[in-house]
Amino acid sequence: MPKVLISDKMDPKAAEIFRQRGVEVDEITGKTPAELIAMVGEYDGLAIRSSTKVTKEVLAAATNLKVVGRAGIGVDNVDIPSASAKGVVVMNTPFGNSITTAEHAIALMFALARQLPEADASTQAGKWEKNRFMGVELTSKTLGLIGAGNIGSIVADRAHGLKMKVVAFDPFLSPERAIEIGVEKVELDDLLARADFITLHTPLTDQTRNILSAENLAKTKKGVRIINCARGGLIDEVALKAGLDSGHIGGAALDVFVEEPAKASPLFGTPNFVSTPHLGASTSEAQVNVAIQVAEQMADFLVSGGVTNALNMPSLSAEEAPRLKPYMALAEKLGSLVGQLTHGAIGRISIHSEGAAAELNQKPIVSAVLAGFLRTQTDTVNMVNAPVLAKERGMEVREVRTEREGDYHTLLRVSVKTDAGERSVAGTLFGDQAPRLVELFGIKVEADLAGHMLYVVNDDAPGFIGRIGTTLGEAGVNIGTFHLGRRDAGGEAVLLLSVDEPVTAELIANVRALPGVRTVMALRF
Ligand SMILES: NC(=O)c1ccc[n+]([C@@H]2O[C@H](COP(=O)([O-])OP(=O)(O)OC[C@H]3O[C@@H](n4cnc5c(N)ncnc54)[C@H](O)[C@@H]3O)[C@@H](O)[C@H]2O)c1
Ligand SMILES: O=C(O)CC[C@@H](O)C(=O)O
Repeated sequence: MPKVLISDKMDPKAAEIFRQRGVEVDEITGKTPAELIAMVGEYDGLAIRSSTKVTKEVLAAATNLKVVGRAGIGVDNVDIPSASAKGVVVMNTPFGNSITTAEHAIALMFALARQLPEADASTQAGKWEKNRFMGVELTSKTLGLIGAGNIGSIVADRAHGLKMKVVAFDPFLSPERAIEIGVEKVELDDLLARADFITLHTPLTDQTRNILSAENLAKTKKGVRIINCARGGLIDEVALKAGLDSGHIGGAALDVFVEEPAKASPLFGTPNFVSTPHLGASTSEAQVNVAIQVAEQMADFLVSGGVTNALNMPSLSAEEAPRLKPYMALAEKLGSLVGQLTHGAIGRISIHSEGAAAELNQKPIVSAVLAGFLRTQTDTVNMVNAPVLAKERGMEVREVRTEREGDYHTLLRVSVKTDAGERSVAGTLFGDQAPRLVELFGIKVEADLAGHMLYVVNDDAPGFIGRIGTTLGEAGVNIGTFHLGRRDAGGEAVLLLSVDEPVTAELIANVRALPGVRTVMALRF
């Protein structure tokens, strides 16, 4: 039974779902990095929010780990390249807390417009300072969105309801989508010059870090109010403090900080500054959503191989998984066969799907071919890291589909291009389930690729089959299956034998010594 550790505070629904789906679960929160490293080795899955840092060191200690599930959106607390290199799938729940976070941004916008936190503190202190708190209306004001993805577009929708004009800076926003969500797509400088309120909704990347730098803050309209419910690091906090102190910035509300937890900040106590402790996603609705979603996604993956919302692997629904499973087995075997039979650097690997295979999601099939191929070079490869490793090894990966059926109702062909030219192998599924090799380097052959095998290329001549049978019999090796193919009568022939024991170097030498043998190799599937 797979075992999952929930290492951050999560709605109890998550544990409930894991148990219902046959996954054992421990909920142990608040551990130090060293404590997590000491315990993580026994788990197949790690369910987290933002407190647990899944570092390279944690991943190195996580010897059984197959999946990290983030109940939320941002995965900047997970070292994704290290997870990919280790073959660990990283998933998030991209929509479960979007509405809640958008609402928090709107709430902070109101808090700034009407100085609600200060007014509340003053009133409860018995001051009744009616003249001190003069606010501004939101109606007709311009809201500048930096980032118009899931959350940004919900904020835009809510702002329209407040009769605001919305302009957006997002280099990846298409003109059609801008029209659909009712925003004017603008350049950053234009937004800075026009916005009365600015709200940030981008991830923290090399391009967005300090997007509101001292220089950019200086370009904003005097009195601008700024909200950040996305990630600390998008705003230069020192420059923000200076802008608030000088009065150029009329107000700022931060839910996120460069250093979290933010227990001290030069911004604390600054007039017109409002803060919340990374509460954007903290509503009961959002926490139930993300807990259910992360547990379902992780259980799907651990129990039935379904992949949803993975950041380092193609998606594969739990419904698709059973249909794709035999194809992935075939793809992996063909990749492995080509890998075992090909020596030297591979310039290109092509995966061609024909007939029924062409109708399927190709990404998992391609990953399985690459994993099978690369496993002959490294044993740390799997479906997650195979595309990364192939790229690192300079392999060009091509994907071709032909929906028309050929000789077989479904076929996968794997071709590799080396300095010696292009060679291919092809396989089908018998009864839509059982993988079978049907072509090997242009020779028709029909073989099951399983267990220990012996591959022989020889001259097609009478008596050869008897001689090889005797050689194996004398070595005490039992033959399981025997598959033959030949290019033409008297020409090159191929023999694929499955044997019950590992093929020894001595047996290979004995077979190689037989007359007419051109190549002999042990294969393992
Ligand atoms: N405060 C919280 O508790 C909380 C909760 C949920 C999400 N978040 C954070 O909010 C952010 C946005 O989440 P989302 O679901 O909307 O993500 P999303 O991926 O749907 O949207 C991000 C948008 O940013 C845009 N973008 C990327 N690079 C940009 C750049 N250089 N300049 C301008 N725009 C750029 C993208 O094109 C995309 O449209 C994420 O960082 C997420 O982690 C915070
Ligand atoms: O889990 C949380 O409370 C924060 C989540 C938020 O930062 C996210 O990116 O989804």
